[in-house]
Amino acid sequence: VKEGAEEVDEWFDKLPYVKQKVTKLHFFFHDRFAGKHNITAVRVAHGPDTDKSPTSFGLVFIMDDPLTERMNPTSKELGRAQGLYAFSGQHELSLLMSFNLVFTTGEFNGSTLTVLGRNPAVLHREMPIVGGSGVFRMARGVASAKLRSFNMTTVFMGEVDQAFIQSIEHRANLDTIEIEGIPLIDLSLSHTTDINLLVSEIGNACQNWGFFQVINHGVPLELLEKIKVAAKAFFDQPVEEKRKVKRDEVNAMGYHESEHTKNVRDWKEVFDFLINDPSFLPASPETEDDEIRTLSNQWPETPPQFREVCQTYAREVEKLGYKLLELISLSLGLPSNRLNGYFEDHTTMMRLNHYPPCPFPELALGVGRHKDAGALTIVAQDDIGGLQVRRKSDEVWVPVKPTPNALVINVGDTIQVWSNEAYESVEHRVVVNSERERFSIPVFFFPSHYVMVKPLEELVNEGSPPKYKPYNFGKFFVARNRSDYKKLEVQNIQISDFKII
Ligand SMILES: O=C(O)CCC(=O)C(=O)O
Ligand SMILES: [Fe+2]
Repeated sequence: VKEGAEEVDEWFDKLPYVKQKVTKLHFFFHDRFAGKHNITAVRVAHGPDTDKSPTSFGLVFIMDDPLTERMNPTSKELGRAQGLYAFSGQHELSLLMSFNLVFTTGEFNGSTLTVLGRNPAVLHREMPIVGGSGVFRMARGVASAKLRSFNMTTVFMGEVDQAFIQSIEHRANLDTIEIEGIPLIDLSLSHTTDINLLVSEIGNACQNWGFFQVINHGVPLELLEKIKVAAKAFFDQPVEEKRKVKRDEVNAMGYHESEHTKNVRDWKEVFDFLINDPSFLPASPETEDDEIRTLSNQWPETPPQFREVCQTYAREVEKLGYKLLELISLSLGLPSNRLNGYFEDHTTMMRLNHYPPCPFPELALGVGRHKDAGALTIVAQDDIGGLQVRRKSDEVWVPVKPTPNALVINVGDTIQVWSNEAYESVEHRVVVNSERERFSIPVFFFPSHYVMVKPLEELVNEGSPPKYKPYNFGKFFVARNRSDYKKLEVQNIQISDFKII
């Protein structure tokens, strides 16, 4: 067709004498809206409550998506789909699509078709073609779209799939709630004469919450800053670099990007290492198998200071761990060093967690609900927030408010058993958001693998009999970890399996 104002007039003059023509076009449309590279659609606007809406109501994307000849995204490009889509359903997933198909090759080069319609994001969608330009002047028609593959290849998370989707009852409520949070305890009190005051604060926090935050904890604040910088620098590297220290079922230490909690994949990537390198664990959970496996760390070559900062930080947190174990022992009415012996060959592990922004924070979790299997966990977190604790009194999910310079402490399963349930290991999880990445650094205090965990003798008597059968820590731990790597069909082992009813 000839372009230009007069040419268009001429074209109109001839219009009564030409026949309508049917053209069928077929191509593949690639919309990449998540990931770090090759993004073709960007989030440009959202409403005040979009993140809380299960249908992302109010969200707007602008796209410039390639149209290709074949399904393979690297096959010949025929044109682009340029325009926007807006999440316009309050009660169901429904997109308003408004875009131009801009053809860039062959006989249609330079011509466009305009699509304006509703996309209910089901398998088959039908949208009106409301006009066109060039060879498609006065076009009318129907765009039939069919979903062929939903593989958002996000460079940092691998493939996004159903594995991330939580069942409805476990999805996050992203409303910001102002409720009484976990206690904040000032550990500088341990230097005063009245240590009993501190001991009772710790005891109350363990009993009522299973979670608390501490300030003046003795871990140097500049080290806390350094470890956060090191974590970011490590995760900021290309995935190929991180995979050089990838963990596997034989060596469980190193980088990992597809951990599962309760058989749903977590929206996170992690780096794990042992404070005692090497450490020892049973080779298998089978009771008759007494083979012991050596676990050792894998350190990346970059970032340069990474290893040193990690190890220095871990040693400082280890000191705090012993201090807390002593305060907890005292709070149970036991000698301060009562628990220390269980940690002679401890298998304590430190983890760097990175939670990238998640395009569907209402469906996925950074870490699914779980209880920590060890004795004690000490977590450093940044200022983003996301950790939530299931409050014992009413089972409401309570956010752990990021507090400057504080560390988050929680009691794990092992202390629940030692204390014969005076202190319970509380369920917690991490919610993600679509805007900002989050980092957290837990240190999990695990006893020596050969420790038989059971209620402490001093805490049981005729009136309060032991609530758990003894179990071997290493065997329990190895059995629990099996589900980290893959989706199991059954619920994994829990301390409740050792409960005496
Ligand atoms: O990221 C956090 O704040 C806590 C993570 C956690 O609970 C865990 O890794 O066990
Ligand atoms: Fe945890």
